[in-house]
Amino acid sequence: MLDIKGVKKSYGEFQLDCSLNVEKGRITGLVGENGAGKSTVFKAVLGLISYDGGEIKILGKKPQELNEKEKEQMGVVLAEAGFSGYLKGKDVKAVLAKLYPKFEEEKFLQMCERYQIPLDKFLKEYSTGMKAKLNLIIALTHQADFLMLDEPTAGLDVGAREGMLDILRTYMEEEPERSILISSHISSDLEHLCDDIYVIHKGKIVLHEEMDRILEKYAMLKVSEEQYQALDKNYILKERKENFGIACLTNEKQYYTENYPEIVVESGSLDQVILMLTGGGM
Ligand SMILES: Nc1ncnc2c1ncn2[C@@H]1O[C@H](COP(=O)(O)OP(=O)(O)OP(=O)(O)O)[C@@H](O)[C@H]1O
Repeated sequence: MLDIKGVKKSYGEFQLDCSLNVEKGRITGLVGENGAGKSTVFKAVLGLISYDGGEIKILGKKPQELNEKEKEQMGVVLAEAGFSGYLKGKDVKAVLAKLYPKFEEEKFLQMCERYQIPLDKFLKEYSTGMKAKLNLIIALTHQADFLMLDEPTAGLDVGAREGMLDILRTYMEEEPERSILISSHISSDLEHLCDDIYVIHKGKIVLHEEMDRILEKYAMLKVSEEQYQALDKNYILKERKENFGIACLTNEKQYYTENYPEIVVESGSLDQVILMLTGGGM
């Protein structure tokens, strides 16, 4: 669906170098701290910024070679984009109907009602949550089969975030061929949604893994200095000094539970994995 190979972009000190793949039928998450480079990746894919090297292919073509019909297959939510605040919800509907030949007016109205989007209010009077939901509804109501969502849950409270993740799960269940690329700096949003995870840190992809594999195979080993010396470090990805001794991140939990029954092994959450990979090590 989307293939990004070694795409490079420099902004002074910041240097992006990103390879990433979104497969059909899967939800791919891009997670990283503020300023890690998530929006830069989205902007490069959408042709909103130039890049210094590498290659991007959408549906096997360079973005500039996509025809109108192919572009319509994409639904986009960008962190900084949106309609003018002086439009009302119902004006947005009219614009979308003109913009997208496949605009699904009935579905748009149903979703606005279900998610309490006031069509008679000016967008500048919408809450952050309302704006975020409207942006997602827009992306979902023109029969797109590939969604690119940059921080769609930004500024939402926990309830609203859950609601939005539910909308995305339903979207995927409706058609097996659909795909989503979604970014967030909140790993718990992606942990329960994505099939594939990419972690970006200071412009570089520091981890690509299937979400199930992270939950099944990644773990934190909590060892004393002595245990650490005796430990087989072949499957240790990163170590960090702690009060109790040393915390070690592994991607082969079973190997250590079987071979070192005396060691404390804590199942890894995505948050822990990210913290270990992007925080200071030993
Ligand atoms: N137009 C620009 N000019 C200069 N620097 C920029 C520009 N756009 C982005 N940057 C820098 O590039 C880096 C990555 O920014 P980017 O917006 O991609 O991060 P992000 O991961 O999306 O962060 P956030 O979660 O805060 O949205 C940052 O250091 C940012 O300051």
